[in-house]
Order: sequence, then C-alpha cells, then structure tokens
Amino acid sequence: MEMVIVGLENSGKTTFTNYLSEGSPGESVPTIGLNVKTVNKGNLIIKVWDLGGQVQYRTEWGRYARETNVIIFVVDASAIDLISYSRKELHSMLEDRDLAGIPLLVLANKIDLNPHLTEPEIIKGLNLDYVIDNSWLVISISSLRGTNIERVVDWLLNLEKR
Ligand SMILES: Nc1nc2c(ncn2[C@@H]2O[C@H](COP(=O)(O)OP(=O)(O)OP(=O)(O)O)[C@@H](O)[C@H]2O)c(=O)[nH]1
Ligand SMILES: [Mg+2]
Repeated sequence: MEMVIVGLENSGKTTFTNYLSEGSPGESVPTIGLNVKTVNKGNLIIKVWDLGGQVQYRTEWGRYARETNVIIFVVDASAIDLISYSRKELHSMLEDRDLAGIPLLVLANKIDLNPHLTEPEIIKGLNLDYVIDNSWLVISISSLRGTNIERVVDWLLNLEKR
C-alpha cells in the first residue's frame, strides 16, 4: 500500500509518520520537499510519502497523491484560525479529477492542546460534506502522545482487506 501525507506546514505530518513507524514522535524539523518511509504493520507494508506543507511544496501534493491508495490530510486542530487555509488547500488538491475515488483520511492532530476543534467542527471547517468523489473519515489524534494512532492503523488494515 502507498499513502501520501499532506496538510499545512506545522500540522504534524512528520511527527505522525514517526509515531506510525517508530512508536514515538521523534525529532522533527520542517520537511524540505518530502520524506519517504516504509512502515510495517502486521502483514501490511505501507510506503509513506510525507510531503512538505510549506506553500512552495503544496502544488506538488496532487502529483504524489495520484499514485497512492490513501490520502492522509493532517490538520492542526488547535490552530483554529488556520482551518480556512486547510480547507482551501484540501479542495484545490481534490479538484484534480485523477484523485477521485482515493479514500481520504483527515487527521485532526494536536488534540492534547486546548482548545481544539472537535470532529464535527473539522467536518464543517473543511467543508467535507462537499467532498463527494472521495470516501472520507475524520480521526482525532495526538501524534505527540500517540493518542488514537491505533485507530488509524485499524482503519488502514481494514482498507487493505476490502
Ligand atoms: N502538542 C503537540 N504538538 C505536536 C503534535 N504533533 C506535532 N507537534 C509539533 O508540531 C511541530 C510541527 O510538527 P511536524 O511534524 O514537523 O509538522 P509537519 O506537518 O511535518 O511540518 P512541515 O514538514 O513543515 O510541513 C513540531 O514542533 C511537533 O513537535 C501533537 O500532536 N501535539
Ligand atoms: Mg514534515
């Protein structure tokens, strides 16, 4: 399985990738371009494309997403003022018709910080009800603490079984 991880800079994509692969958040610095990692979960081997979120890298997201089985979109749920920027980037990426049908998992990260957006607020803030060409789900996580990372793994394992 191949998956791409996108979202604004500082949302926690690399920290999530580290937690998924090593079981700890590790050290993260802003990603220059991209990182590629191979993660083993049970019988599942996942090639992870952890892309940079800074503005100069965002136009590349779609090009990588097109080649993958899963799109993970990470949002900093504690950065309440930034949700409209996330919405804009998500929808401009999904305008690409080649991405239709690829399952979308939205991770509402940094729920260890308060206040943070709840799952219904994320759905509204990202206008997910307008995303009809991709099946989507929101999971609230903390990549720093490891909260709900197992739920993400279960979702990925179920996807592989279908
Ligand atoms: N409190 C808290 N901080 C987090 C969490 N996840 C990531 N961070 C912090 O957020 C900062 C950015 O994390 P990164 O994983 O580098 O963010 P990124 O999305 O990969 O950023 P770019 O590579 O620039 O796109 C780091 O200081 C992390 O320690 C979380 O769940 N909770
Ligand atoms: Mg990064």
